[in-house]
Amino acid sequence: MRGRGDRYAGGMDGIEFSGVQYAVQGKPVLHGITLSLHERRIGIVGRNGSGKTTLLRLMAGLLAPTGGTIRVAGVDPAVDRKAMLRAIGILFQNPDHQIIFPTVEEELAFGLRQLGLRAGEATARVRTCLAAEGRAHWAAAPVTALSQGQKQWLCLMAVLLMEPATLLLDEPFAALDLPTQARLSRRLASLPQRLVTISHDPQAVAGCDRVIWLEAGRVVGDGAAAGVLEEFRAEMARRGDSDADTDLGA
Ligand SMILES: Nc1ncnc2c1ncn2[C@@H]1O[C@H](COP(=O)(O)OP(=O)(O)OP(=O)(O)O)[C@@H](O)[C@H]1O
Repeated sequence: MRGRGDRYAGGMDGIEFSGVQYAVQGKPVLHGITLSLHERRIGIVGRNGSGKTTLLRLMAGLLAPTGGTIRVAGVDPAVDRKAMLRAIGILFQNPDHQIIFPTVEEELAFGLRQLGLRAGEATARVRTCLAAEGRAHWAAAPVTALSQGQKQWLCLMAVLLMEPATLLLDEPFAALDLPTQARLSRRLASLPQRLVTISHDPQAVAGCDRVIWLEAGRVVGDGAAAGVLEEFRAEMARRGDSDADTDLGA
Protein backbone atom coordinates (compact mmCIF):
# COMPACT_ATOMS: atom_id res chain seq x y z
CA MET A 1 0.00 0.00 0.00
CA ARG A 2 1.26 3.46 -0.82
CA GLY A 3 1.31 5.90 2.08
CA ARG A 4 0.98 9.66 1.88
CA GLY A 5 4.76 9.96 2.17
CA ASP A 6 5.26 7.87 -0.98
CA ARG A 7 3.09 10.29 -2.92
CA TYR A 8 5.53 13.08 -2.16
CA ALA A 9 8.78 11.14 -2.20
CA GLY A 10 9.48 10.10 -5.76
CA GLY A 11 8.41 9.84 -9.38
CA MET A 12 7.70 12.98 -11.37
CA ASP A 13 7.88 15.38 -8.46
CA GLY A 14 11.67 15.81 -8.43
CA ILE A 15 13.48 19.13 -8.77
CA GLU A 16 15.97 19.32 -11.64
CA PHE A 17 18.59 22.05 -12.13
CA SER A 18 20.54 21.84 -15.36
CA GLY A 19 23.46 24.24 -15.89
CA VAL A 20 21.65 26.94 -13.92
CA GLN A 21 23.23 30.40 -13.82
CA TYR A 22 21.93 33.40 -11.98
CA ALA A 23 23.48 36.84 -12.28
CA VAL A 24 22.45 40.24 -10.92
CA GLN A 25 23.50 43.17 -13.13
CA GLY A 26 26.08 40.96 -14.77
CA LYS A 27 27.51 39.77 -11.43
CA PRO A 28 27.24 35.97 -11.17
CA VAL A 29 25.55 34.70 -7.99
CA LEU A 30 25.16 31.05 -9.07
CA HIS A 31 27.44 29.32 -11.58
CA GLY A 32 26.35 26.30 -13.64
CA ILE A 33 24.37 24.46 -10.95
CA THR A 34 23.31 20.95 -11.99
CA LEU A 35 21.33 18.99 -9.40
CA SER A 36 18.69 16.27 -9.44
CA LEU A 37 16.79 16.39 -6.15
CA HIS A 38 14.60 13.42 -5.23
CA GLU A 39 15.33 12.76 -1.55
CA ARG A 40 12.72 13.49 1.13
CA ARG A 41 15.00 15.52 3.38
CA ILE A 42 17.54 17.77 1.66
CA GLY A 43 19.79 20.29 3.38
CA ILE A 44 21.68 23.15 1.75
CA VAL A 45 24.52 24.68 3.74
CA GLY A 46 26.91 27.50 2.99
CA ARG A 47 28.30 30.71 4.37
CA ASN A 48 26.47 34.03 4.24
CA GLY A 49 26.21 35.14 0.63
CA SER A 50 27.01 31.72 -0.86
CA GLY A 51 23.76 31.70 -2.85
CA LYS A 52 21.44 29.53 -0.72
CA THR A 53 18.42 31.86 -0.72
CA THR A 54 18.85 32.55 -4.43
CA LEU A 55 18.79 28.78 -5.10
CA LEU A 56 15.56 28.47 -3.07
CA ARG A 57 13.91 31.38 -4.86
CA LEU A 58 14.80 29.81 -8.21
CA MET A 59 13.23 26.50 -7.11
CA ALA A 60 10.03 28.31 -6.19
CA GLY A 61 9.96 30.29 -9.45
CA LEU A 62 10.24 33.61 -7.57
CA LEU A 63 13.31 34.27 -9.75
CA ALA A 64 14.01 33.07 -13.30
CA PRO A 65 17.52 31.77 -14.08
CA THR A 66 19.70 33.87 -16.38
CA GLY A 67 21.01 30.61 -17.90
CA GLY A 68 20.17 26.88 -17.87
CA THR A 69 16.86 25.25 -16.97
CA ILE A 70 14.89 24.36 -13.83
CA ARG A 71 12.04 21.88 -13.70
CA VAL A 72 9.86 21.10 -10.68
CA ALA A 73 7.74 18.00 -11.31
CA GLY A 74 8.42 18.58 -15.02
CA VAL A 75 7.26 22.22 -14.92
CA ASP A 76 9.26 25.45 -15.33
CA PRO A 77 8.50 27.12 -11.98
CA ALA A 78 9.05 30.68 -13.23
CA VAL A 79 6.52 30.16 -16.03
CA ASP A 80 3.70 28.08 -14.51
CA ARG A 81 3.10 29.94 -11.26
CA LYS A 82 -0.29 28.28 -10.71
CA ALA A 83 1.19 24.76 -10.82
CA MET A 84 3.77 25.91 -8.25
CA LEU A 85 1.06 26.73 -5.68
CA ARG A 86 0.54 22.97 -5.26
CA ALA A 87 4.12 21.94 -5.93
CA ILE A 88 6.11 24.25 -3.63
CA GLY A 89 5.50 26.05 -0.35
CA ILE A 90 8.04 28.35 1.27
CA LEU A 91 8.65 29.15 4.92
CA PHE A 92 10.81 32.25 5.10
CA GLN A 93 13.23 33.06 7.89
CA ASN A 94 11.22 36.03 9.15
CA PRO A 95 7.45 35.45 9.47
CA ASP A 96 6.91 39.22 9.46
CA HIS A 97 7.97 39.19 5.80
CA GLN A 98 5.38 36.53 5.00
CA ILE A 99 2.26 37.56 6.95
CA ILE A 100 0.08 40.11 5.15
CA PHE A 101 -3.39 39.90 6.73
CA PRO A 102 -4.54 41.34 10.07
CA THR A 103 -6.09 38.20 11.58
CA VAL A 104 -5.07 34.55 11.85
CA GLU A 105 -8.13 33.31 9.93
CA GLU A 106 -7.65 35.73 7.03
CA GLU A 107 -3.96 34.87 6.79
CA LEU A 108 -4.69 31.13 6.69
CA ALA A 109 -7.53 31.52 4.15
CA PHE A 110 -5.45 33.51 1.67
CA GLY A 111 -3.54 30.59 0.14
CA LEU A 112 -6.70 28.50 -0.17
CA ARG A 113 -8.41 31.37 -2.00
CA GLN A 114 -5.41 31.50 -4.36
CA LEU A 115 -5.99 27.80 -5.07
CA GLY A 116 -9.53 28.70 -6.17
CA LEU A 117 -11.61 27.81 -3.10
CA ARG A 118 -14.64 29.99 -2.45
CA ALA A 119 -14.52 32.19 0.66
CA GLY A 120 -16.91 29.97 2.65
CA GLU A 121 -14.99 26.78 1.78
CA ALA A 122 -11.67 28.39 2.65
CA THR A 123 -12.96 29.63 6.03
CA ALA A 124 -14.44 26.22 6.85
CA ARG A 125 -11.11 24.51 6.01
CA VAL A 126 -9.20 27.03 8.15
CA ARG A 127 -11.49 26.52 11.13
CA THR A 128 -11.13 22.73 10.87
CA CYS A 129 -7.34 23.14 10.80
CA LEU A 130 -7.31 25.47 13.81
CA ALA A 131 -9.56 23.12 15.78
CA ALA A 132 -7.35 20.12 14.94
CA GLU A 133 -4.36 22.10 16.24
CA GLY A 134 -6.19 23.00 19.48
CA ARG A 135 -6.19 26.65 18.41
CA ALA A 136 -9.84 27.30 17.45
CA HIS A 137 -9.74 30.36 19.69
CA TRP A 138 -7.04 31.91 17.51
CA ALA A 139 -9.32 32.50 14.47
CA ALA A 140 -10.10 36.18 15.09
CA ALA A 141 -6.82 36.96 16.88
CA PRO A 142 -4.79 39.83 15.42
CA VAL A 143 -1.49 38.51 14.06
CA THR A 144 0.29 41.32 15.95
CA ALA A 145 -0.70 39.56 19.21
CA LEU A 146 1.35 36.45 18.31
CA SER A 147 4.88 35.73 19.48
CA GLN A 148 7.62 35.11 16.90
CA GLY A 149 7.25 31.34 17.39
CA GLN A 150 3.46 31.54 17.03
CA LYS A 151 3.86 33.62 13.86
CA GLN A 152 6.23 30.97 12.48
CA TRP A 153 3.61 28.32 13.30
CA LEU A 154 0.96 30.43 11.51
CA CYS A 155 3.14 30.66 8.39
CA LEU A 156 3.75 26.90 8.47
CA MET A 157 0.02 26.20 8.77
CA ALA A 158 -0.75 28.62 5.92
CA VAL A 159 1.69 26.72 3.71
CA LEU A 160 0.54 23.25 4.81
CA LEU A 161 -3.12 24.06 4.15
CA MET A 162 -2.17 24.36 0.47
CA GLU A 163 -0.74 20.80 0.56
CA PRO A 164 2.41 21.44 -1.50
CA ALA A 165 4.51 18.41 -2.46
CA THR A 166 7.71 20.18 -1.36
CA LEU A 167 8.41 22.65 1.42
CA LEU A 168 11.33 25.06 1.13
CA LEU A 169 12.60 26.27 4.51
CA ASP A 170 14.89 29.32 4.69
CA GLU A 171 16.74 29.28 8.04
CA PRO A 172 13.48 28.27 9.78
CA PHE A 173 15.00 28.26 13.29
CA ALA A 174 16.97 31.51 13.13
CA ALA A 175 14.64 33.72 15.20
CA LEU A 176 13.27 31.06 17.58
CA ASP A 177 14.22 30.21 21.16
CA LEU A 178 15.36 26.65 21.92
CA PRO A 179 12.01 25.13 23.06
CA THR A 180 10.24 26.70 20.06
CA GLN A 181 12.99 25.37 17.77
CA ALA A 182 12.50 21.90 19.24
CA ARG A 183 8.72 22.04 18.71
CA LEU A 184 9.04 23.27 15.11
CA SER A 185 11.73 20.70 14.44
CA ARG A 186 9.49 17.84 15.67
CA ARG A 187 6.61 19.14 13.58
CA LEU A 188 8.73 19.40 10.45
CA ALA A 189 10.19 15.92 10.99
CA SER A 190 6.67 14.45 11.05
CA LEU A 191 5.62 15.94 7.70
CA PRO A 192 5.20 13.62 4.69
CA GLN A 193 6.36 16.30 2.25
CA ARG A 194 9.81 16.69 0.76
CA LEU A 195 11.67 19.31 2.79
CA VAL A 196 14.52 21.42 1.44
CA THR A 197 16.13 23.26 4.36
CA ILE A 198 18.77 25.94 3.91
CA SER A 199 20.97 27.00 6.79
CA HIS A 200 24.45 28.16 7.66
CA ASP A 201 24.13 25.95 10.77
CA PRO A 202 25.19 22.33 10.13
CA GLN A 203 23.07 21.14 13.08
CA ALA A 204 19.87 22.28 11.34
CA VAL A 205 20.45 19.84 8.44
CA ALA A 206 22.30 17.01 10.22
CA GLY A 207 19.29 14.67 9.93
CA CYS A 208 18.87 15.14 6.16
CA ASP A 209 19.15 12.30 3.61
CA ARG A 210 21.40 14.51 1.48
CA VAL A 211 23.32 17.71 2.09
CA ILE A 212 24.55 20.12 -0.59
CA TRP A 213 27.27 22.63 0.29
CA LEU A 214 27.34 25.89 -1.66
CA GLU A 215 30.41 28.11 -1.74
CA ALA A 216 30.45 31.36 -3.74
CA GLY A 217 27.61 30.17 -5.96
CA ARG A 218 29.04 26.72 -6.70
CA VAL A 219 28.33 23.24 -5.34
CA VAL A 220 31.48 22.17 -3.50
CA GLY A 221 30.02 19.26 -1.53
CA ASP A 222 27.09 16.91 -2.14
CA GLY A 223 26.26 13.63 -0.45
CA ALA A 224 25.35 11.98 2.85
CA ALA A 225 24.96 14.49 5.69
CA ALA A 226 27.72 13.15 7.95
CA GLY A 227 30.53 13.36 5.39
CA VAL A 228 29.57 16.71 3.84
CA LEU A 229 29.01 18.35 7.23
CA GLU A 230 32.28 17.08 8.64
CA GLU A 231 34.15 18.74 5.76
CA PHE A 232 31.98 21.86 6.03
CA ARG A 233 32.64 22.22 9.77
CA ALA A 234 36.39 21.73 9.29
CA GLU A 235 36.50 24.36 6.53
CA MET A 236 34.43 26.84 8.56
CA ALA A 237 36.73 26.36 11.56
CA ARG A 238 39.77 26.92 9.32
CA ARG A 239 38.25 30.11 7.87
CA GLY A 240 37.19 31.32 11.29
CA ASP A 241 40.85 31.23 12.29
CA SER A 242 42.13 33.06 9.21
CA ASP A 243 39.39 35.03 7.41
CA ALA A 244 39.05 38.78 8.02
CA ASP A 245 35.73 38.82 6.08
CA THR A 246 36.47 42.11 4.32
CA ASP A 247 35.75 41.01 0.74
CA LEU A 248 32.93 43.02 -0.91
CA GLY A 249 32.93 40.74 -3.97
CA ALA A 250 33.42 41.77 -7.61
N1 LIG B 1 18.91 41.20 -5.96
C1 LIG B 1 20.22 41.20 -5.68
N2 LIG B 1 20.98 42.29 -5.91
C2 LIG B 1 22.31 42.28 -5.65
N3 LIG B 1 22.97 41.21 -5.16
C3 LIG B 1 22.25 40.11 -4.91
C4 LIG B 1 20.85 40.02 -5.15
N4 LIG B 1 20.42 38.79 -4.81
C5 LIG B 1 21.52 38.13 -4.36
N5 LIG B 1 22.60 38.93 -4.43
C6 LIG B 1 23.98 38.56 -4.02
O1 LIG B 1 24.15 37.20 -4.28
C7 LIG B 1 24.90 36.55 -3.27
C8 LIG B 1 24.12 35.38 -2.72
O2 LIG B 1 23.00 35.84 -1.98
P1 LIG B 1 22.01 34.85 -1.22
O3 LIG B 1 21.05 35.69 -0.45
O4 LIG B 1 21.47 33.88 -2.19
O5 LIG B 1 23.02 34.12 -0.23
P2 LIG B 1 22.74 33.26 1.08
O6 LIG B 1 23.69 32.11 1.00
O7 LIG B 1 21.30 32.96 1.20
O8 LIG B 1 23.19 34.27 2.21
P3 LIG B 1 22.69 34.46 3.72
O9 LIG B 1 23.06 33.19 4.45
O10 LIG B 1 23.50 35.64 4.17
O11 LIG B 1 21.22 34.73 3.67
C9 LIG B 1 25.24 37.63 -2.24
O12 LIG B 1 26.52 38.12 -2.52
C10 LIG B 1 24.18 38.68 -2.51
O13 LIG B 1 24.68 39.95 -2.15
